[in-house]
Amino acid sequence: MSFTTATGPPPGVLDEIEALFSWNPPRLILAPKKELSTATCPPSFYDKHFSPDLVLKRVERLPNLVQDLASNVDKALSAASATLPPLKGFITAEQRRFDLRRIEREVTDEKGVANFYDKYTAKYCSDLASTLALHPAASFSEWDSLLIWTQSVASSGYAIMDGLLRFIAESDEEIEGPRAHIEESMENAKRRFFEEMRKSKTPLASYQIKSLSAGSVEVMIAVPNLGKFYWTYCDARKCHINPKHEKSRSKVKQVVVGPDAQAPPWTFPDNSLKTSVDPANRDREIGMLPFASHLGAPSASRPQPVTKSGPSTLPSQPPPGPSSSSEHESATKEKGKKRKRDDEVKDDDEDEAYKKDRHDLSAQSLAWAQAVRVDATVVVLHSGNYELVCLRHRGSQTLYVSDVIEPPTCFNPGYGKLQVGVYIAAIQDGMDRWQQLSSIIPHPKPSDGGDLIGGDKSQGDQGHNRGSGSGHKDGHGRRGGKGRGGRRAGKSGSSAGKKDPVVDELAAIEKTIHEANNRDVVLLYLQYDVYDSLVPASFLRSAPSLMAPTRPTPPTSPRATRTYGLEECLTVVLTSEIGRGATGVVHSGILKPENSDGTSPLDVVVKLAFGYDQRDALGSEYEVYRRLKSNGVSRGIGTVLGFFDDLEGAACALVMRYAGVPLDTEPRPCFSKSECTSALSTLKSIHGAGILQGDIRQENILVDDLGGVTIIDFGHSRQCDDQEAKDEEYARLRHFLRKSLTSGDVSYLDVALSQQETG
Ligand SMILES: Nc1ncnc2c1ncn2[C@@H]1O[C@H](COP(=O)(O)OP(=O)(O)OP(=O)(O)O)[C@@H](O)[C@H]1O
Repeated sequence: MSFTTATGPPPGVLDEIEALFSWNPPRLILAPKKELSTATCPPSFYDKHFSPDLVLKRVERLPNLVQDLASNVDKALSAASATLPPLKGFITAEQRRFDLRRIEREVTDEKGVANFYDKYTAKYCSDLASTLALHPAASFSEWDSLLIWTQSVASSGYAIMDGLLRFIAESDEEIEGPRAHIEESMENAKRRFFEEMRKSKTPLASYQIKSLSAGSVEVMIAVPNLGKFYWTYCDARKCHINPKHEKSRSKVKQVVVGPDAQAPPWTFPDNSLKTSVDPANRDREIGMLPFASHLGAPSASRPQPVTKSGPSTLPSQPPPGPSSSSEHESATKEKGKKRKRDDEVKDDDEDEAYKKDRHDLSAQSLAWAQAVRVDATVVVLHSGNYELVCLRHRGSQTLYVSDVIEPPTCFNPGYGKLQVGVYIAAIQDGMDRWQQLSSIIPHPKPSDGGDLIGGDKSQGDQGHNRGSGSGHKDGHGRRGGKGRGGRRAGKSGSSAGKKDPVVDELAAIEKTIHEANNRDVVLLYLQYDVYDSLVPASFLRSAPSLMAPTRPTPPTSPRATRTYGLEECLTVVLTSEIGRGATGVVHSGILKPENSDGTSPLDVVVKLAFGYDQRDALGSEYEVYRRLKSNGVSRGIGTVLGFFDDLEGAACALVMRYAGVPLDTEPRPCFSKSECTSALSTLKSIHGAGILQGDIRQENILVDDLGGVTIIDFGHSRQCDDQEAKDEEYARLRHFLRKSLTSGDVSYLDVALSQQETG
């Protein structure tokens, strides 16, 4: 039954909402202690191994943020006011007054501050925010919240997060209970968003809580004015070879940069910061989207500082300089109470780095690291009597920070309204980005990527940054090898001529490889983790094809003006990242020539190079493949399908056929003794072509499903006449191959090799 009347919300509801809007918590008092702690957390081991794509580069004031959040609440309220529930379940002003009598205002540390926020602010504000943002039509129901503010934070072992806002976990009771009715009242898209986010427990906003002493007004005022931010990287002497550090770096590698909201409930100073694609312009932008933006690379444009001050906040002041910043410095010093977040923090090398660091307060306080890890946009820095609301802008790696808010005294908006605004905005931002990630590519559709394109995105990575998680890959992001791309057919013993599906598949693969070598445009889509390309990045062949060397390469200038038909295009859908090396980022994916009968999807690997050095190195690697090809070496080395340049000039790509997993994969891949001798003769023929591979390691020896061995990675190769160096390289390869053979096979190999040498 609905309590809603045609003329407006049930009696008293709007008055109670107004009262909550102007609610302010009492001022907290610092409990007298022998020694006041101004300590704050140093950058954690994890933070110091961030890749340059993830680190914070700027901190900017955003004085209009508080007002934007408040007017967003007004909008949500006016849209929902006709269907609001009756007062039942609403925490009224009367109840809050009652609570006030029992409130303990004296707090000792940040735990006390966090408890206070949880017990009062979060409890009072979440029902209203949840109703306005998610289920405004649940008019038959009582007031309830699908949001929870919790201090139970999964990623505390890395970046320190003291609290987070997320959706409430599913419970058995709710199946028939009032929450089920609430869910039924939700719009479809909101319900799907809610269900996916609650399943993954993805945080909507993250909180950094400071004690009253560490988060004093001087410290808080300094934060929005930090400006250019110098991230603290690990400077331990042996970082690059220390396995502990490597472990941390590999964790960071798994974090990927998602999209920013396209229509956020706040205004940034410069709209050009938006890196997302406007769906209305999608067709126009096909083929012209800078590839870097797919990967969340920083936008070239920089935000303009805004100087206007909000009415209910403290004015900001210039940041204290390094030597005069007594508050900042004292807060950054570790005074005995060093927080050991995980075993790694004990590393001696780090202590030195902590002492040198000047930004540890801000790096931690601004909670950029935790926002990066959990993919939150809204980050709240709260120290009881002061607060900063911060927004993470991924595209420009900027943190926008409100002016300092004083919870006990702020007005227009009052603290209640501001917090409702923060929660609503966090939900809207989450929804916007979720929609971007789950949107289906309308045109042109990537060719048959099978379930990789249309798969259930809700099953994505739930550990950290939200992702679509589609594709078949093992724990290393490598493709599982079950027949796709002709590995099953490739080594089949079936006789030609018969109508045999295996032979058909083999023929289709040969045709795909042939077509791939004769097409000039790669339409590259990203379909993994948080990536779900709306439009492809276009790459143009920029060096002669290996298998069709006499075909002219497309003109280099003016590249973008030439129109290419689909019959000239290859679609490549990247489905996982395999690894990063000196020459670039290696992805696995699926290639399909557009408009082509008789071809089949082919498993490929795409090595993407970004900076000048990487691109140069990748170009040289391709030249080595060309030289090998022209010397008749093609068996046993990577099958290269082409070298392409991004139209925007931001990246280049080496596209190769997928060749299996490295030799050092556990369990060790199996291959036969004859594959072993053939790999060794491949290396001999490489040497015969005057080239030293230069980097024979287990990682560069790949074994496919059927035991085929392929040598890859000619990024370190060079022309070489030095027979000793070649012999040494040959011995290395033989050593690694022998390690994978049984003892019987090893003796066979030795005999076979000595026969080869003598014969
Ligand atoms: N054709 C391929 N098929 C399957 N996996 C591949 C292929 N090419 C590369 N890889 C995977 O990508 C990893 C890195 O590739 P590669 O060694 O060519 O990159 P790199 O940038 O030169 O690395 P490094 O700097 O370590 O030499 C390989 O160890 C392998 O796991």
